[in-house]
Amino acid sequence: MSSDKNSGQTIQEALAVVRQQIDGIDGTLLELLNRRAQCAREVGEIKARFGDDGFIYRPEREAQVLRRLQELNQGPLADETITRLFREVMSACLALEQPIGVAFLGPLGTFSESAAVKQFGHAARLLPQASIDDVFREVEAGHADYAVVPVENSTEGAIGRTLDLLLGTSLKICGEVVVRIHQNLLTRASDLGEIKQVLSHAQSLAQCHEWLNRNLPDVPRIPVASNAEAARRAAEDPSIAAIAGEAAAERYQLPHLASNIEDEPNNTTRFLVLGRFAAGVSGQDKTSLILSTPNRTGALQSLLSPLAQAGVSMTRLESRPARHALWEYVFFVDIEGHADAEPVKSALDKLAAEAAYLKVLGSYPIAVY
Ligand SMILES: O=C(O)C(=O)C[C@]1(C(=O)O)C=C[C@@H](O)C=C1
Repeated sequence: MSSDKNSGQTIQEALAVVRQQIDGIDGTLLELLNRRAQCAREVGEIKARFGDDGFIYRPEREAQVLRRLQELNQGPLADETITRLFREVMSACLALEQPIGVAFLGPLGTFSESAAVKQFGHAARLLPQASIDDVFREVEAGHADYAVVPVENSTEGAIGRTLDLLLGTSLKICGEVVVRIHQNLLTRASDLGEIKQVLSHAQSLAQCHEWLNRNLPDVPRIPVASNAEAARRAAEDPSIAAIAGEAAAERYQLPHLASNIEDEPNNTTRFLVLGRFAAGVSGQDKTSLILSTPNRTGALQSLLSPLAQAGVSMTRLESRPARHALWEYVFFVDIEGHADAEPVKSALDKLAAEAAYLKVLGSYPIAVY
């Protein structure tokens, strides 16, 4: 057996020294995690004593915990890794207070599932739904605690159905999740030449159009209901390749024949978290509004002037036809800051006095990556 020239140790002896340290650290981590869980349980008991359901899941507190840890982090673990690990810790702690049910656009294995898990961790109960309408309905009816719905994609733009449903819902936006969309060619075929069909959701086929033109130019592309459905069929038939994300690869145990095949490398989808309760102030927040103005030139610009005067930055403006009147529009506006804190609070009072219609969809912590 080989040994180290300087110390004379074998590899087994050298590993045993460090592994003993790891065992010691794991013991301490275990004790600390359980102490933390005990604190979360006490927090749950305090919330129950005050009898307000709205205090169980606190997105603003979770964002503060994650931001603080990112500031403290000295590495070698990346900030993003710390965020992922501590989200799971908080997810497990929250489950001790009360299990949370999260509705999202199914089936399992889609990017919506990834978004739900990214925000709520693996301790949440996942409730996949058949449509975005059903996702809203489940939470409105009290069958699920929170909804996760896609609202915009960096290459495809706004998700119209979500915007339309926001107009009529009583739910509040209490969080946002941003997911990097990486597409993969998933198949049991061992070579591109064996593939006879490529299946995926139409939007994912479009997102990989150039890659497919270069690598599988003559193979038919078949749109199906979801990427997860494509993966399910690819798992059954090695002549089929699915274009789908990591969640589908894991769910259907499918090998990657090619990874990250999306044409646009910065492809991201933003999801909203909706619930029956508002989120508190986290210190780095956003507020989403719906506005409508009388139909005349310059009306929108003058309506938005209270925001500009108060120094509130607008991060997004999206127009959408108002469905009750031809050629009239409503505007979806995102601004920086929380509706309960200045300067947004006063700016919203002015806006409410001038707008034909104003709905505050909610204030929530800016996504922590
Ligand atoms: O601080 C709270 O209110 C808690 O319930 C604790 C805790 C945590 O684990 O840190 C858990 C769940 C909440 O969503 C926020 C934070």
